[in-house]
Amino acid sequence: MRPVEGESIIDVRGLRMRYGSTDVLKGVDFTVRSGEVVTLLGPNGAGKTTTIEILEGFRLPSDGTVTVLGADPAKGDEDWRARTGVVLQSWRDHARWTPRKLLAHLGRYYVPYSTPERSRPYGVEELIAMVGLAEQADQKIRTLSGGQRRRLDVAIGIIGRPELLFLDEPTAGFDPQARREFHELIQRLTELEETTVLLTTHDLSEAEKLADRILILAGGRIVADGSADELARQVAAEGQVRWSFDGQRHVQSTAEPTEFVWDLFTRHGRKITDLEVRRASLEDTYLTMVQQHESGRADQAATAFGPADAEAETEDAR
Ligand SMILES: Nc1ncnc2c1ncn2[C@@H]1O[C@H](COP(=O)(O)OP(=O)(O)OP(=O)(O)O)[C@@H](O)[C@H]1O
Repeated sequence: MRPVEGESIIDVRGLRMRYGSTDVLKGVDFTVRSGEVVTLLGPNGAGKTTTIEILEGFRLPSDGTVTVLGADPAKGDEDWRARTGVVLQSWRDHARWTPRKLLAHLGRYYVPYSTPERSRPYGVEELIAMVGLAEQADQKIRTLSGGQRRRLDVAIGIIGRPELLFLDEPTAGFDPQARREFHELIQRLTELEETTVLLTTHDLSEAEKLADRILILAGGRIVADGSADELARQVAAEGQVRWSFDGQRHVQSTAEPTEFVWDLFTRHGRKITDLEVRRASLEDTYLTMVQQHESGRADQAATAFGPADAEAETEDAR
């Protein structure tokens, strides 16, 4: 059965992962719904790749329940695999092949999984144009630049027209132009193809631009879950108002910036100049959270920024 809009596509409950004696994931819970673009953010070593590899079925968790497209990824069959697309950190094989030949070759595996609603695979020419590799289509893969190589990785990930696409740091090494083109590609995939996307990134502006929802992974748990705006509002219930009056600069933090500004103008009218109202950016939110985590106050971060049940998870994980 194909997913309908808003249906849960990924469901993760109490996910734990231990490497040797180190607990990397200590009880991760989240859901991704059909059609959403969700970003997993977190400092180096937080366990983003581990999480994504468990969801892809490449790694077995130590504990917890994971459901992806209605199945346990560890037991996903060929049909399940054909419905998911994976963009790994880099495709290292087939250096002597060309993008056109490799995509045609890989595409053939998806022919048996074509359905009336979702014809598989993508046409090679359409895909090459979509990822911007037309000029390099017949070049040996080993001669591609880092950015071109990454575009090929993305093309390989979506050749089977997946319903769910996993991308692990997809734009690492992209120049600004390639990054913008990649963002447009993801937007096209989600709008036209209704592809659900889970990606990891270190780039906050990328998360803000692409993601419907951001999950912040730190201290082995999801410590924040919401849109970029929601997260910023959670960290800064207060806004900052800055203005000049009689040649002097003033700053005031307030929970009601609109009311404060209204009052300011009522009292001083046009003598108020250079007015600015500032809310915390996603970067402020993220850095505050990571600082709390790194100074050993991860539980506090989970309580302050997390989903409603974060406190319960925290108790459970102790
Ligand atoms: N196979 C493994 N055996 C032992 N430890 C591992 C293994 N894979 C990952 N780790 C450790 O688990 C932790 C999480 O790694 P992971 O790659 O999932 O983090 P990440 O959030 O993706 O990091 P980065 O942002 O640096 O890519 C790290 O401390 C890493 O060293």
